[in-house]
Amino acid sequence: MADDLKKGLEGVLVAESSLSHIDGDEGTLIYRGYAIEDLAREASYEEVLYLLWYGELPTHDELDSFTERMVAERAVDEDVLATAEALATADAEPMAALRTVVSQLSVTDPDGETDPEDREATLAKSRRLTAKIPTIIAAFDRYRDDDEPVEPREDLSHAANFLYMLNGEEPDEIAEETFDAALVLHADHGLNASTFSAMVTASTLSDVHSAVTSAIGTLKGGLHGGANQNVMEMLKEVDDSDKDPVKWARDALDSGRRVAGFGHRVYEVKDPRAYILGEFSESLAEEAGEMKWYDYSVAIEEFMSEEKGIAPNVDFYSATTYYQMGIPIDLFTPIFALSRVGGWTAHVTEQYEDNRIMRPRARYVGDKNQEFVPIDER
Ligand SMILES: CC(=O)SCCNC(=O)CCNC(=O)[C@H](O)C(C)(C)COP(=O)(O)OP(=O)(O)OC[C@H]1O[C@@H](n2cnc3c(N)ncnc32)[C@H](O)[C@@H]1OP(=O)(O)O
Ligand SMILES: O=C([O-])CC(=O)C(=O)O
Repeated sequence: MADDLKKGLEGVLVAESSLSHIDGDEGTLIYRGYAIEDLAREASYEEVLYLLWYGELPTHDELDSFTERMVAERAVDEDVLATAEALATADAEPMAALRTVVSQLSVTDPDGETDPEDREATLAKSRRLTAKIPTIIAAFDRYRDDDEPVEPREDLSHAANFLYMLNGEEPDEIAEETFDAALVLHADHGLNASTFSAMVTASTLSDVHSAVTSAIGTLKGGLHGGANQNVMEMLKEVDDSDKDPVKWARDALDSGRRVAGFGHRVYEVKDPRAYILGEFSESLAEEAGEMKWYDYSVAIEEFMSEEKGIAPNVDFYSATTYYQMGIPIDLFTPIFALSRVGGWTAHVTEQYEDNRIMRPRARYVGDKNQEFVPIDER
């Protein structure tokens, strides 16, 4: 067995997938062959879910019946809402709350424990989870503001319904379109850490809810999905300092800090999603007549590119996009999960179809041949 160490599993191939492909040198991303730019501009999040789960873009009729089934799953039970309320009252961190409530959903899933080889049951669970996660996030946020949750509506898109449940009012067209495109952009991304985590869990033939719970826990970290929250907190820190953004970023690097929203394991160039989210961030800034956050971001991007040759990833401009839409900063990562659950469950479905347990090795560098000393003699 080869003994070369691949720290962070860099470059290690562990599966075949038809879901998404990243060309890290060219800076391109496709879902099942379709360019992310086309999908973000032309397709709804619901169409992208269908594409990921069923392999093809839906026709009108297919999309209608798929949407009908998704919409019917939006509501959550009273006991689920009670947990969300208890977690909000306990001031739980939103990703911890989401992870907990998603785990709880397994208890009331109408399919119960299913056979991983039952593709229909896997997809039904995926649909339910994806439909309910927006309801959970919005309810949690409202409870912590001492507001009652807003019930989901059946006549709104996935994107618009979430913003409606969060704010208690329908979003305008720009907000809906921007948010829908952001969901499309975040839906899948090869074997990123959280997707891999879901696949590891599924590879033991554990269930879909367990896989998604693992993935949420993995997405939460600052080196992965948690970076979008860190980006906005960093921009606020820049604003609160008396430094210009470039000086701030230079000092941050000099003190050994990483700049959130930059760098990527696969992309050698700017993440294609960051171009699109950057455009959203700029137009929202222009619409609001307040360019500050966008301007700080551009200044830091230019500095990081010249100084370190490191480009923005998806989290860099999603931060100011969501912030300018009035979304609370600590919901940025739950919103990433709200979209990525589509990709997680698509990869879990693939994993079940061609499964082998994931089990790498560590090179042992500890002691050997220690002589055991009974506790009383230590
Ligand atoms: C949705 C997502 O998950 S996108 C990523 C979100 N995460 C972030 O934005 C956090 C900041 N970025 C990072 O920490 C990293 O770039 C990661 C985690 C994304 C990728 O990590 P890795 O592929 O392991 O790259 P690694 O950590 O080895 O970095 C390579 C070099 O670039 C530097 N570097 C990478 N990212 C950054 C950054 N954001 N700020 C400053 N320097 C950085 C590292 O210091 C390292 O330099 P060195 O070789 O001189 O030590
Ligand atoms: O692919 C990765 O490692 C991280 C990422 O950009 C994503 O999950 O969207």
